Amino acid sequence: MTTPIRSEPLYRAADLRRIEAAAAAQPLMQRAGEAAADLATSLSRFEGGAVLILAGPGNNGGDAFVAARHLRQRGFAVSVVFLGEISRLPEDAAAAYRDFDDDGGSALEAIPSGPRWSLIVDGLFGIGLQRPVSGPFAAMVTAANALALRHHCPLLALDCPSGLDADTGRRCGETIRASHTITFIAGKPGLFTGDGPEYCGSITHAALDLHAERLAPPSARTIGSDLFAAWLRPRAKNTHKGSFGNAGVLGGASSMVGAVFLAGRAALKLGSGRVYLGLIDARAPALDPLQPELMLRRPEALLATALSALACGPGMGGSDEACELLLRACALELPLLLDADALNMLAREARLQEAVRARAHRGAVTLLTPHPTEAARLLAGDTAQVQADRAGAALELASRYRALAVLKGCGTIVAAPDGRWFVNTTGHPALATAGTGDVLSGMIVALLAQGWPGLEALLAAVHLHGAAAEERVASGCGPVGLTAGEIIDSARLCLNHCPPVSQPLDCAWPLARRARLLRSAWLVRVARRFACTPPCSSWPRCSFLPRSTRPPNTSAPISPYRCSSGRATWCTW
Ligand SMILES: NC(=O)C1=CN([C@@H]2O[C@H](COP(=O)(O)OP(=O)(O)OC[C@H]3O[C@@H](n4cnc5c(N)ncnc54)[C@H](OP(=O)(O)O)[C@@H]3O)[C@@H](O)[C@H]2O)[C@@H](O)CC1
Ligand SMILES: Nc1ncnc2c1ncn2[C@@H]1O[C@H](COP(=O)(O)OP(=O)(O)O)[C@@H](O)[C@H]1O
Ligand SMILES: [K+]
Repeated sequence: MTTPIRSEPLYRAADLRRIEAAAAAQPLMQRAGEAAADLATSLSRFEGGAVLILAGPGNNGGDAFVAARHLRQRGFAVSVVFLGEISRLPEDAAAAYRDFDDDGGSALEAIPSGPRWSLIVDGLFGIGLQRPVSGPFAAMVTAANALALRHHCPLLALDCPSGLDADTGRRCGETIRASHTITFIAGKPGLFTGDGPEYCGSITHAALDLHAERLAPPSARTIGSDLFAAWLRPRAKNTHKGSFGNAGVLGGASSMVGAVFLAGRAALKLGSGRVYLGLIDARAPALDPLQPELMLRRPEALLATALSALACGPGMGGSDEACELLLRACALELPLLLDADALNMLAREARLQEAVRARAHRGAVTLLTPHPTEAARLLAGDTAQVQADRAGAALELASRYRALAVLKGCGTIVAAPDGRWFVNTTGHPALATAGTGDVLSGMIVALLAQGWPGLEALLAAVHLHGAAAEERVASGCGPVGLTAGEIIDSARLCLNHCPPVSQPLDCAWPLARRARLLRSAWLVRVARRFACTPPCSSWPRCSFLPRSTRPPNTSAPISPYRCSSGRATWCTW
């Protein structure tokens, strides 16, 4: 089980341009090309093999020329195909071409047919892609994809696969299907959502000796467990079931009762003290025989129960009765999650929309968890529009309904009404099966019931839900035929194995590393004190734990440390 621990900054192209301007004096293209050549060297199947490099008309092409020069110098048989006019290359790329040319390299106009490629490098377009890839560029992309398949060789994309919109993850015409992507300076959202994960392959980050966050605030972040680890508190000893909240799930119209059971079971196994289900179907069973801990009630009785958080929507149907129940649920002051049919009713009923917005005025937390088609209904658009800009759609939902919003699917987006947004990097297409969304709802409401704030509950549940699917697939259960119910136990496992306190902030690393070199335990403690978010009040008494206490779900070198307050920090250094 390897889940991303650290949240990473993501930058849209416009925000990256700010970094570019701030670091204009630094030889970034040289660094990018060299980093690409290093990765290319390790990927090439044969030392000194034939490498095909496609260079485009902008600075992505410049990176390609730098990489080509390095690879030639390392003895590879490099063929560079350049589409465009050398005289129109931007300044840095023109200089990169001249260096390549001076070094004896030459640019071709077409892909040579002879060699058996050991690696193909895509340097056609990066973050400057302006319009759909077409014409000769599209032909080049198609040829590169076909050659990589025919020659069974890796296809390395520079910065992002050409044809992929790095901001949104939307394909824009013919697109390079990379086996590997080396992305420069910082991650881009489009690599992790929509079509991005399919077209990027394995992603490597080359920071080019820059600390992006010191130069410009990120557009978004990936979800890492550090974003919610402060809420992963060890259970205090003197507690009881009442300490962990009462979660409610409302739904289960005729023939859709299973959705509520799935959500309820997930809520139970993610730690809710008690779980109550309100089933709309009058003939619904009075007991879940596989999970007798669940308490089944009529919907009216559920709404009269002292709940800590409520999820509405799984299998709820769209009847008048369901709509009235939803209105009553909106009047409750507890954290309210709307999913599935509750979202469809919200999309069509103005009264519900008013009721949801009124919740924000009262300070009551509302969470919406649509899949793209539900999001399209809520935004009165179509699914393709939502998928074309997933982050934009999630942010629009959050702002329009003044609620926390999750846009599900490959690279789930979590958006807050204040404009913050996050991209999930866990998950698996094995999740594309009925009921997995119900399980996610159950996980979220469980964390809400235990007192987690709305945003952290969403981030954790989305992250753990994806990690659970990965764990199931890794253990041989799927991808084909994984069922929603099978995710629940793995989600519980992932939650219980999550490191409990934030990872250190980047700014603390240099100090911590220096302190370790100086073998100064005191300085190490000071460094870690500032690495701890939020800082721990008892830091002077903090002491180290032996290395054997390394948490089981980490692969990086770990230096575990626990402070006397019981919180633990896991430092990878
Ligand atoms: N940010 C940094 O600090 C660093 C950036 N670096 C690198 O620079 C890359 C960004 O470079 P960039 O801005 O020059 O854009 P890029 O992706 O090469 O494309 C623009 C060119 O393509 C053209 N064009 C666009 N779409 C087209 C289409 N569909 N079909 C045909 N043509 C099309 C467009 O032409 P125009 O639209 O002007 O007609 C223009 O000529 C970045 O991804 C990274 O690799 C690194 O060196 C490290 C430091
Ligand atoms: N290809 C995929 N990659 C990653 N996650 C996926 C993929 N397909 C579906 N999921 C996840 O599975 C869940 C499906 O939810 P939903 O569509 O509401 O299902 P249901 O309504 O049947 O319960 C979401 O959490 C979604 O993010
Ligand atoms: K590229």
